Amino acid sequence: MSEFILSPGGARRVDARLERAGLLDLTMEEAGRAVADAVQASFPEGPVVLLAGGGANGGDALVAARHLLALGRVVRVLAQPAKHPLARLNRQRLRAVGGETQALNVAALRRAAASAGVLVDGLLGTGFVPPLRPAMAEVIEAMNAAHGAGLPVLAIDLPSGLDASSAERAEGSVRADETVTLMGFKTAVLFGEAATRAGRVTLVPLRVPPDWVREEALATRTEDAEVASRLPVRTTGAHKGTAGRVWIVGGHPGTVGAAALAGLGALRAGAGLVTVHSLADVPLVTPELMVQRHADWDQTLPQLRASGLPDAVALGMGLGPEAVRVAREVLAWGIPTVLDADALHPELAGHGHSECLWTPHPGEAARLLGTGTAEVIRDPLAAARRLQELLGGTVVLKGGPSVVASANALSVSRGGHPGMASGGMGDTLSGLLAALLGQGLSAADAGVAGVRLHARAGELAADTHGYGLIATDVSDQLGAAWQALKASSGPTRSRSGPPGNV
Ligand SMILES: NC(=O)C1=CN([C@@H]2O[C@H](COP(=O)(O)OP(=O)(O)OC[C@H]3O[C@@H](n4cnc5c(N)ncnc54)[C@H](OP(=O)(O)O)[C@@H]3O)[C@@H](O)[C@H]2O)[C@@H](O)CC1
Ligand SMILES: Nc1ncnc2c1ncn2[C@@H]1O[C@H](COP(=O)(O)OP(=O)(O)O)[C@@H](O)[C@H]1O
Repeated sequence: MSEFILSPGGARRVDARLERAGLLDLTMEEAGRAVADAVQASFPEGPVVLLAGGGANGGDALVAARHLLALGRVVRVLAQPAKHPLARLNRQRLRAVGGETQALNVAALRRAAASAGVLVDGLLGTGFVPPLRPAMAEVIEAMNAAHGAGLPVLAIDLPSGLDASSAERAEGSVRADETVTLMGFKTAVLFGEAATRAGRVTLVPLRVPPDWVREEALATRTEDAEVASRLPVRTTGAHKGTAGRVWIVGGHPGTVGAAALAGLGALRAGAGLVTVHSLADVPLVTPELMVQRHADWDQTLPQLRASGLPDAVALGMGLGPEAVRVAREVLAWGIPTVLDADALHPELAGHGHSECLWTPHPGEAARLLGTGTAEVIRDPLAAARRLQELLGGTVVLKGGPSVVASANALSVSRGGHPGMASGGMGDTLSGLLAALLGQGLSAADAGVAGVRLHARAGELAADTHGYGLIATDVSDQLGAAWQALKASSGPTRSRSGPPGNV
């Protein structure tokens, strides 16, 4: 089953449907119980101080308080006046089992925090409309001071003060060690600086009709078992000619390593025959890689075409100033093509085809869209969708996590590791994507499967190398990552946080 990413508006519409069906109360009960279980599992010691806002996020906290009492925990609830009917109802229910609520203010919070084992943030969820009002900002400042002094914080749905739909860090938002996000991930807990406020993120999907959530989802996160089902399968009679012939077109004096890394990535992702075509002297990183140095592209490209085209090509990695001209020509060949680095240029919009895979990082995405990098980073889902509309085919907007946009689907990758923030990682990805195209995958499937394969290999390599990870370590782990994905069955973990990614 896939996991979903919801916008605040989408979450509200699912809420409204649940309410019409008379189910919202049961859903809040499930959410609050899951929060209580998470508190019990992660922070089993000391009194639990729950901060409840007036909306449904506060309602979740009040339900959690009741369950924590039932688990035998000492519970203190500091609450704002309940506005949401289910917040009022759950306040009564808490009282009915002996739970007390106190008015929320900074002084009460400081007193409660002094003897607490954990703070639970149920102040603001998807209903938060920035900017923070001053009274709430003071409460959050006091929470963050307690957190800074060593008190752990668990946030319900998302840390209060984050705009659910933005990856931008909101100064003045809650700093959490753990976030229990409900029904679907929110952009803020997955991406960018905002996600650093969320700590380890656990998704509680909630038992609601999956179609209701799917219909509202901005994007999906594919399970490893589904990714594995998209990977190519060979017959015993496979030979190098059937396992995909891949060309890497790249390298320029000073950036020749990029093409070599892509070649290695393609080999390690199973391509049968890989040739690097370059105007520069590309280092022979492994003898299995074929390297052809050419004098100029004008004569070479027609000759290459006449010699018989490969199954797939990756171009642009370190290719230099001639990249756009070369890319135009190669795109006219009409074969599955990965376009990376120097080949990611707005002039190429309209020259692609359905089996193109474009792989910009946020800086390249901004150049393609004619916007700023900050805008891309703020909303990677929207940026990936716009890029796909501009370029066609499939777009991989790289990052931790990456977003894959094709004509009919938007998906967010899982996993990866911050150690992957090192030069050459994207070149490895380009080669591996070309290898998957060369083995017959569509650009859309290669995007989803390749990005996960790359991330999984990064996780495995990080076990040994941590932040010292380099691109060749990732190539070396592609085989093991492939095996691990193939071996995966059933749902994968949704827990996340340092040192790896969600
Ligand atoms: N289907 C689902 O996804 C499910 C969702 N569920 C839960 O519902 C949550 C959404 O609940 P929601 O819609 O009631 O809004 P919520 O986040 O509590 O915020 C409203 C409160 O915030 C306040 N407030 C707003 N802006 C403010 C500001 N700038 N500065 C200060 N205050 C501000 C606003 O104050 P008011 O404007 O009313 O004075 C009001 O009190 C969601 O995150 C999840 O936890 C679960 O129960 C299970 C099913
Ligand atoms: N923090 C991170 N978590 C997960 N993956 C990451 C992280 N940082 C970088 N990556 C991955 O590493 C690759 C970097 O690509 P890119 O910036 O194009 O590198 P280069 O141009 O040096 O080859 C992308 O696939 C990206 O998803």
